[in-house]
Amino acid sequence: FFPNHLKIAIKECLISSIQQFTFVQRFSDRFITFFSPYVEIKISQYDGFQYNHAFASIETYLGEKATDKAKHLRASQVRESKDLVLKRDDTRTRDEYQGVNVWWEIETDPEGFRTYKLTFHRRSRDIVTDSYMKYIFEEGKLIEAKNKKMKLYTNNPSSSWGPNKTALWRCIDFEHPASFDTLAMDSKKKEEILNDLSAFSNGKEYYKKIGKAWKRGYLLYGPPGTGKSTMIAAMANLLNYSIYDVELTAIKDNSELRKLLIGTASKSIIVIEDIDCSLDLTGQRNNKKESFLMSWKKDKEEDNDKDKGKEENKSFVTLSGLLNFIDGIWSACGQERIIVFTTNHLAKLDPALIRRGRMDMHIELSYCTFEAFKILAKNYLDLDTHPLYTKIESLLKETNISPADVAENLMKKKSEIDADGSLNDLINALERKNTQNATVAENNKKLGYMKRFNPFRKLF
Ligand SMILES: Nc1ncnc2c1ncn2[C@@H]1O[C@H](COP(=O)(O)OP(=O)(O)OP(=O)(O)O)[C@@H](O)[C@H]1O
Ligand SMILES: [Mg+2]
Repeated sequence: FFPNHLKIAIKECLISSIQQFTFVQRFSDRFITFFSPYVEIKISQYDGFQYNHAFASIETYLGEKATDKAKHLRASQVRESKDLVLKRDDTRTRDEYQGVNVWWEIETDPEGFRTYKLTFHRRSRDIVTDSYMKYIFEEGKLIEAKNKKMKLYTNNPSSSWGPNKTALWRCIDFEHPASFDTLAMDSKKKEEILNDLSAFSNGKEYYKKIGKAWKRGYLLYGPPGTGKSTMIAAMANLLNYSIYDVELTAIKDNSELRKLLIGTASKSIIVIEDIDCSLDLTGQRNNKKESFLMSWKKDKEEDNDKDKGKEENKSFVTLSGLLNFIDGIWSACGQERIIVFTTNHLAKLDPALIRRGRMDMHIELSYCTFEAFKILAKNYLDLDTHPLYTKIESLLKETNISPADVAENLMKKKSEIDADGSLNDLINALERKNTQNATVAENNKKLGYMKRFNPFRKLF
């Protein structure tokens, strides 16, 4: 419709007007900023990749102190607490300090990281930068120390991270009664662990001197119900550290694992439970077999769709990603961190994962010994000794029973503690287990014999 040269002229005209508009807008922004009587200070959640503690102090201060000034409050009741907890639910809050008005605003960037923006009048610049900021940080720290509660964090599925969505970690208050006193295990081993933990937590100068990042890895292994998870809780209670319980299967790849690591605070225990079953850490896909089996099914198309879905949700965290997580360069950001792995099958783990230096201490939690039983009996029945102890001691020597099973038998079933009844329950359980084990051993023996003397065994 238009001749070509006219089209080009219109296009150029449009481009130049857009450029002029951008220029004018940029100029007007600067003009407004230059003449604006207000000053802005921004404090972001992360300084580079390091968590910004000033941000945390501001958040605590605004959360606690400024609730009376906020218009929108969110009320919640924390377990074990009679009072309602009020929190700010505004993105913008006014605060007043020595007659000066300031405004706090929170912004979230597309990555999901937050920044506090503080706005105040130019004439109050000195008072704000010299004393108000200092006041906020100190108040924030005081409130934090007063309310210091251990937290239990777990990672949100990475598909839900992002702006206006969830953060990397979600947390609840950590209230677990476990302690090393009530943990039933060999007393020598317990003391060794306690010494190791206290040396670690007081080792700031030592780690600096030897040029090592201030972190330590523990590998807890043993059969189910022997106290691995309980020991982690006891460690957190002893050191007053928060726990980050990492769910590896909810993490898409190594870079997301790194993001999570950077998002953890100091003075914390990072836990990966059942490391042998969490992931196929070879990082290799093994879909051929799956699709072959699928082809036997009738409604092929539907299954293929399902398979695609599975593929999208699959985690590609690899062994090398996990090794980097433990002792790569990134693991040194932040301080005073403990990494704990737990497993039921030590032999299944890749030796690279658990070599000394990565997992500094290997702790075996084994079946209940007589010494461990005595601790449990003291906890549950308040007993130091009892005539049935000799029988229990000899039964425990020949029976593999987990402390969890022993504890189950000692637990109060009536309104008052009945030591005799509980101990007899335990003896019955031990004897039952003994006969079961004997039958299993007998059957295995028979099976072995049959295998050895089976004339057809070479055919298979
Ligand atoms: N060594 C122990 N001392 C005291 N209590 C124990 C001990 N082991 C187990 N228990 C009791 O048994 C319960 C289960 O133990 P826990 O969850 O710690 O076992 P686990 O080793 O983590 O098992 P899993 O391998 O199945 O995760 C705990 O609630 C605790 O009360
Ligand atoms: Mg456990």
